[in-house]
Amino acid sequence: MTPRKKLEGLVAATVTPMTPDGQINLSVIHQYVDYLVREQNVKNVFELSVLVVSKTSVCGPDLRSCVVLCYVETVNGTTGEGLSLSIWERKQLAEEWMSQGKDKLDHVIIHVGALSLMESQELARHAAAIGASGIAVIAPSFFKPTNKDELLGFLQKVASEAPEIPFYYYHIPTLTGVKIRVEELLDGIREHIPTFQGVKFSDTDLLDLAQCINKNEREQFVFLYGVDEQLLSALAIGADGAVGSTYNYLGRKTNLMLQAFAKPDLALARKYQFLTGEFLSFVIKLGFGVAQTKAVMTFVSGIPMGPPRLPLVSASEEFITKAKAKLESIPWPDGDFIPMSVWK
Ligand SMILES: CC(=O)N[C@H](C=O)[C@@H](O)[C@H](O)[C@H](O)CO
Ligand SMILES: CC(=O)C(=O)O
Repeated sequence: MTPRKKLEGLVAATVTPMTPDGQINLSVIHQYVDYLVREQNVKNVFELSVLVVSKTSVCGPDLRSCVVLCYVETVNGTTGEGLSLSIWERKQLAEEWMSQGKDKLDHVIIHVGALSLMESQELARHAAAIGASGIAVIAPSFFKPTNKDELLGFLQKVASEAPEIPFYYYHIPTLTGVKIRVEELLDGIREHIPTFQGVKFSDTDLLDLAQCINKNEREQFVFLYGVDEQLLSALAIGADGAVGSTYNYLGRKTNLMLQAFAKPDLALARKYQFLTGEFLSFVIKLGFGVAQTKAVMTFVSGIPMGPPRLPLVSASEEFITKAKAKLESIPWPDGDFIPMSVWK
């Protein structure tokens, strides 16, 4: 990785490319990296860039380091079907993202959460050994932690296996069923997890997020929001950036929203949010999840992302036709449509 910059801006939650018969397909990851960097164009767009607004208080004298937005990936997360992959597959994917992203991506965060603590620890050691810029962990979700101390106990045992790299808690209560408030979890967390760096916050409870930001200013934690359709609201209360599935193909447009927000031109920022929301609310009505994200990313990028793994099943042809027509019809304020399949 290039020298570490503070993690902020947009993070694409990567899908895991698969072959038609359902094996992980490492061979297209180099194209995927290039597509994200070149076509979603984050580095270029963001030389001038954003989110200074939320971070001026922690930028210190070196404001410049805060105005460069980086492009980063989370590998093996929700969108990457991480929990549906074997440990061996997760390691292969992490290694391929690291080697293809070297010199091109600023951060690669590896999600290492698992139901088995030992597997999670093994993945954490592996991520550290291959030079990941950080690890993220979701709450275990079959046997669930029922209170802060149980959750913290699990996270601490994973984080301590990678003591040299930043640790992020990945809060996604709708999928894990673990609803422990992040505000509560963060209270005193550095005493248990010295590498604790921030939260990927994938929930609509903006009161919880706001209190996290409000109470942790001194700690300089990073808060990345994960409900793409309402990112602007999270930015307004001080989120540093976002991690999400849609930044795979709406990265460029969402960056324009971030720029508008930073300017600030809230009317313009809202236009972008309303339009990404229009697309998402359209596809959500049709049924939208990781399988559909893989299909959208395939028709937008031209890179075959393949089917999802059971229990998920491929998006229908009807979904693909309708989603493509919708995406093509959106009147973005910058006048450009989303280029489809420009990348081969
Ligand atoms: C549940 C889920 O997968 N959430 C993703 C990240 O956390 C989001 O990026 C969503 O895919 C996105 O907001 C669309 O609803
Ligand atoms: C959304 C997200 O953070 C993930 O797929 O990992």
